[in-house]
Amino acid sequence: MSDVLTLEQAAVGFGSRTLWDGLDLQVHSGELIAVLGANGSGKSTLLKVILGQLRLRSGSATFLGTPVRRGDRRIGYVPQQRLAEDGVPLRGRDLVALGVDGHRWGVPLPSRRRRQRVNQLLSSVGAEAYASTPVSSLSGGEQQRLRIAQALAAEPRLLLCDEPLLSLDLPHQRLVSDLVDDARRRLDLGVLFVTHDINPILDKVDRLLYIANQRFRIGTPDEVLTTEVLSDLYDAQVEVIRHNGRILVAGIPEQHHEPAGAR
Ligand SMILES: Nc1ncnc2c1ncn2[C@@H]1O[C@H](COP(=O)(O)OP(=O)(O)OP(=O)(O)O)[C@@H](O)[C@H]1O
Repeated sequence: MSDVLTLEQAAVGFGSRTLWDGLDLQVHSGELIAVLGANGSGKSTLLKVILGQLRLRSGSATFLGTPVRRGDRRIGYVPQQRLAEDGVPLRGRDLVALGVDGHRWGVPLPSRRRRQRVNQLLSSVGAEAYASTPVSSLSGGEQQRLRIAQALAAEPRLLLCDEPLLSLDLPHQRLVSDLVDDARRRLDLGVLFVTHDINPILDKVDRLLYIANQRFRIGTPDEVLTTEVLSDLYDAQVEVIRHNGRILVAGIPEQHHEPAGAR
């Protein structure tokens, strides 16, 4: 297994506030790592660092042997927010085509090859049926599928997903996580998957990074999602309960807003 991404002694913060420090993380090709933690613990910030949008305070972030940089098409990104507001005149296939074109704005006419590639991507996420529908009228799950197709368009080596399951119902959560899982197996992709709830992807996760209180733990779900580890991270009595193949976390302190591990 080769490393696609390496963070060494990485620290990040804003002003006098440190979000995390001393982070050592290797992401291997074909590996899916879930990123969990309280609101505001720095999960999205980690993705911004890897996307070259934010500088580390110290340490290094290396992608395929060179320092991370902005606009690297070998890193696919599925952002957190919903895709489009009403009135955005974009169809599903246009969105995927943007991923295919990348920075090559102003391509004169859609070539046959380009159209084939867009169709192939749409079909890989099962989105053919609404390829010509305005994106703004699609459901969250449908938009998320298109986002994944767009992120895979440049055949990335690393895929960053920022809460792709947010506000999706259970069947769509499963569908979207299956798509990501399928893509990483097919393309031998490394994946960082930010989520508040580990359960929809529990059977797919190789390791997880859990961030809380400016500290973190990395390991398999069995190693990290334990009463001992989370109580230590949160500096409070936190209970991890396993029931019917699901993981529930109780007792996360108030100031962390939401159950940060799994519900
Ligand atoms: N440019 C910025 N300047 C100052 N503070 C920032 C900036 N960007 C993010 N922050 C703060 O850093 C913290 C971490 O933000 P981040 O978005 O990484 O959290 P998160 O773990 O992804 O949270 P959530 O689960 O709520 O999405 C937050 O408190 C946020 O307000």
